Order: sequence, then C-alpha cells, then structure tokens
Amino acid sequence: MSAIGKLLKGQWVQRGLASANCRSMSSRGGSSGGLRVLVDMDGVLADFEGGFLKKFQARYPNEPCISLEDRRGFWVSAQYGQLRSDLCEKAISIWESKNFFIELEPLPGAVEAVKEMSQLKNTDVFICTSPIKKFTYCPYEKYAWVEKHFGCDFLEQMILTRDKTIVSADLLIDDRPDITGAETRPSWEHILFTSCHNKHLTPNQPIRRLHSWADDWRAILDSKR
Ligand SMILES: Cc1cn([C@H]2C[C@H](OP(=O)(O)O)[C@@H](CO)O2)c(=O)[nH]c1=O
Ligand SMILES: [Mg+2]
Repeated sequence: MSAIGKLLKGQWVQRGLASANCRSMSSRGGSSGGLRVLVDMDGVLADFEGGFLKKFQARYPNEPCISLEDRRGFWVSAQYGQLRSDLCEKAISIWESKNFFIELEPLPGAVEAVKEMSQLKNTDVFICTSPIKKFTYCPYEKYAWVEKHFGCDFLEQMILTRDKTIVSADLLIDDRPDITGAETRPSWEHILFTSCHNKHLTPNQPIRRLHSWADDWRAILDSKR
C-alpha cells in the first residue's frame, strides 16, 4: 500500500473521528485589522528541547547526551554531531518519530498567554510554524497539538510554512536567531524568544527579546500599536 494509502487508512481516519467536532464552521477567523502577531510553536509554545532530551535518553540510554544547560546553537543535531558524528542521525531519529510533536509539553505560561493575547481587542494572533521535511507525522501532529491545547477554533490561526519571511505581520515571536527566506525585508519585527540554545547569544543586530511568557509580552505588543 502506498504511504498516502496507509496514512488515509490509519491515522487520518482514526484522528478524523477524534476531531469530528472540528468539522463545523469556526467562530474564529476574519481579521480585526489591528496588530498582527505571529507566534512560533517549537521553542516558544511547545517544549521541543525538553521533549527531545527526554526521548533521546529513553531511546539511547547508553549514549552521551547534552543537558539543556549545555545546549548551544539552534540545531540540536549539529551539536550532537559535534559530540560524536553518529549521534547526529540518532538525534534526527527522535523528532522524525511518531508522537514526538504531539507529545511535547507546553512551555510554562505559553497557552494561557496566547489565549489571552488572542482575546485582546485589535489583535490577530497566528501560530506560525515550520514543519520538518519528513512530513509523515509532523504537520498532522502540529495541528493535533493546537487542537489539544487551544481547541479546534484555533486551527483557523495556523500557518505552516518553511519560509516565515513571506508572511506579513507586525511581530514574529520566535526562538530561532536567524530567520531568513525569500523576502529580504520581512514586514515583522522579530522578537527573540529566549531558549536554552540562544540565551548566551549576542546577535549581530540589536534584537528585542521575550525571556519567557512571564516576561512583559503585553508591553512588546503595545510598543507596535
Ligand atoms: C531540527 C530542529 C527543529 N526544530 C523545530 C523548529 C521548527 O518548528 P518551529 O518553526 O515551530 O519552531 C521545526 C522544524 O524545523 O522544528 C528545532 O527547534 N530545533 C531543531 O534542532
Ligand atoms: Mg521555534
């Protein structure tokens, strides 16, 4: 059976039933015409780094790993590859596995903050996330994660793209320090969300940070109104 056939017979049908109440018309959607905020998913809403470490240790208990304290650089696989070349592939095997993305824990305060943000007047919030190229599980699980933590109406706010520069907005809150793409002058201001891999970094360009969801995200939004 083809990969698509398996997918249709397996997880889509199965999850389609689980998500039956998401088929109806959404009460979300549309635009306030106000401030538009893009919120990244992994490393901002979902604990990619913590989830990775836990699953790496469980799957490869006899291999060395890198504590969150010692993480440097955006790409987990690059640092594991420097530790020992074969660990690069082992790292990749973790986020390419079924249930990696759906089982990520929300970062502290993230769900509450984004729900609150989306209720603000004159504010449109979108979750803007890049799927990995091995598409078997990741894009589907990203949607399922948003449904699980925000409810199915919030699926209207999902943007999956490998190039965030072509999405227009006022703000992009993202943990990746270098966000490049086809548009050399993106419309958004990038707010760097602090993570274990970027907290030691001094970027070349001045960049505002959101240190966590306990930090004053409302003030950052207000500064763009
Ligand atoms: C490979 C890898 C992916 N990711 C995240 C970033 C992307 O999600 P997001 O755009 O939601 O942050 C996604 C695909 O690369 O996985 C990391 O955060 N670190 C990594 O090392
Ligand atoms: Mg991210």
